[in-house]
Amino acid sequence: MRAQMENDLRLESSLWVGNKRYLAVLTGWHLKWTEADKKNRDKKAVSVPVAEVVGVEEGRVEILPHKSVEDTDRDFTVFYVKRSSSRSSSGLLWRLGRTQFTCPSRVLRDQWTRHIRTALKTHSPLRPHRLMVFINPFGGKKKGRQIYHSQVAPLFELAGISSHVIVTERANQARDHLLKKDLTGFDGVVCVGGDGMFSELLHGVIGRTQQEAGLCENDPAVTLQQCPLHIGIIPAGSTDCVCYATVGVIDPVTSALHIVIGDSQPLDVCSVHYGPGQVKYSVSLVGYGFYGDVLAESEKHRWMGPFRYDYSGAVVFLSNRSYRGTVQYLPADPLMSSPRDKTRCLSGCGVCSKSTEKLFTNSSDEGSLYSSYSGPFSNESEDDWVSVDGRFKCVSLTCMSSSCAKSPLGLSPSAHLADGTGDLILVWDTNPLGFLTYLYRHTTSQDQFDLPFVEVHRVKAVRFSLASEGEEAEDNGGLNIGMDGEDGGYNGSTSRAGSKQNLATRPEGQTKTSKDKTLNPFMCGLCCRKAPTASVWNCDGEILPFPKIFCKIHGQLVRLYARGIEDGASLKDCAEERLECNRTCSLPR
Ligand SMILES: Nc1ncnc2c1ncn2[C@@H]1O[C@H](COP(=O)(O)OP(=O)(O)OP(=O)(O)O)[C@@H](O)[C@H]1O
Repeated sequence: MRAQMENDLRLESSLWVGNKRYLAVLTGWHLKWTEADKKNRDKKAVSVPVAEVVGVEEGRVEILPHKSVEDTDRDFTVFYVKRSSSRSSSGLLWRLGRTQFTCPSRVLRDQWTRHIRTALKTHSPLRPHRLMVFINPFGGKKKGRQIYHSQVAPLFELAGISSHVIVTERANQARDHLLKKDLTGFDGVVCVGGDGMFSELLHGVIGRTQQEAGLCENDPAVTLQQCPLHIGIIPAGSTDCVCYATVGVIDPVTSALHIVIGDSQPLDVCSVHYGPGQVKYSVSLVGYGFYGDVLAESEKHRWMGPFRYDYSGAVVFLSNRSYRGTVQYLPADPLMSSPRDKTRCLSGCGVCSKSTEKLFTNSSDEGSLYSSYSGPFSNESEDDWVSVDGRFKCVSLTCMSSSCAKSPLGLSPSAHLADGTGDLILVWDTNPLGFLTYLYRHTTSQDQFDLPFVEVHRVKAVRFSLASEGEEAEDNGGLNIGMDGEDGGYNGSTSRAGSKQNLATRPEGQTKTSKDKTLNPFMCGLCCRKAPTASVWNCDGEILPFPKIFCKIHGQLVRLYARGIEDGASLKDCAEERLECNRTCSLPR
């Protein structure tokens, strides 16, 4: 069948590019052109996978920065994805490559354009035809509208995508629209904004899918239905963490090209159940303690713009708070991967594809991604849970590396986008210098988990509850002003208690009982107020004021128009435009 299609689409002829003659071949999967001059044949060869051809136009056409068309009889212009490295980030920038071909006759020109269009339809079936685009005019530097109209819309038009654009007038408009309005005929939804806008789309798309499937998303025992609508992100926010962690660069043109060619990246989502039967979804951070406090503090200083996060970070750091609570988690299969295995989830990641295989081949098996965990109220035995009691600077759960421009490797550098697990990071109470070291390591390539007061676990679910009032009071009574300690300030009297697994593996001397509690009053006196006993949860930038939560990871619940971070090391071949550059050009789809 594949060979038949190849034959049907195959086209080969001599074409001119500028004043040079080329031998051009379309094989269904690739469009290649090689300089006809024998001497240069190997040097001057370009191979573009059909999956990465953006469009073809009759005549001499230019799209970006401005559209211009010269309607000539024997010319056609091919637009395709071209890569270049980015100095500021880990991924590759995608640009619109463009080559103008001249044919010996109009008939041959029409044959070429027809064949290329047919190849696109046949070999790139996931390309969107109709998109709903939500622009937040107030996100980031307030340039959402300009970014969309000048950099994105021309690419959508070139690719024949019709888009229904909504410029939002209030928060949650995009989410409500997705939950209530008719979405028939749309292949995907796109946000032009930051992580907050992405979160609106995430909630809208997941909620709508569950509504239509008749499922109650507030019930933690329910296995949620995967969402058919793809989500695209055009970064125009302040941090754009989800875009950075899934594409590797913050660049509207790169993201638009991923959308145009219909890239598809599955993404795990964490449902956070809190309060009386409520649910929120997170992909990048569910954080208690430091990250919750920073968010709560930053909300008071919105007028500062993006700088509010740096300011609030400093204020919260100086207040040196920690919170007592109980964390329970359900460990993921340690044979699949580990948060400390120093791997990176790159495009075509083996761990994620193994999980996909598992998901689709034996979803009814006991050990499979979904069935192995179905909630706290069903098959899962309480014995499978690990329980940890103690005083924490922060408790964080993430479904991805959560890398961003400020932290290029992210909160958990080896986390995977689509393996059905999350990484739980516990930072125990420690002295300020120790905690500063932990925070600082996020901005470098040093291992932030290689600190005695930090532990990380790959998990499928997490529960958290506050310490009882009695325990908290006991804490406050046992105030201990120790600042010195091992490893750059780790205070050996930090409290840890109760983890059946962790206690087993922790070296002697670090295991503490609930009597060894510490409160570090460093700078607490700044405000001379009693330290609060509870923090709030930061759920992808939204405050959840309920300390008691239950989180469950849903493997591959949504799909993004992305393909994961491409390895910059493979760029060289492509930049040289050699025929053998298939490795980069034809990444698995
Ligand atoms: N028209 C609007 N007016 C006010 N708020 C809006 C509007 N449209 C969207 N919002 C809300 O603004 C919040 C922030 O938007 P967005 O995420 O786009 O930018 P950001 O906060 O600057 O970026 P980041 O989230 O990456 O830090 C979102 O939570 C969204 O709900």
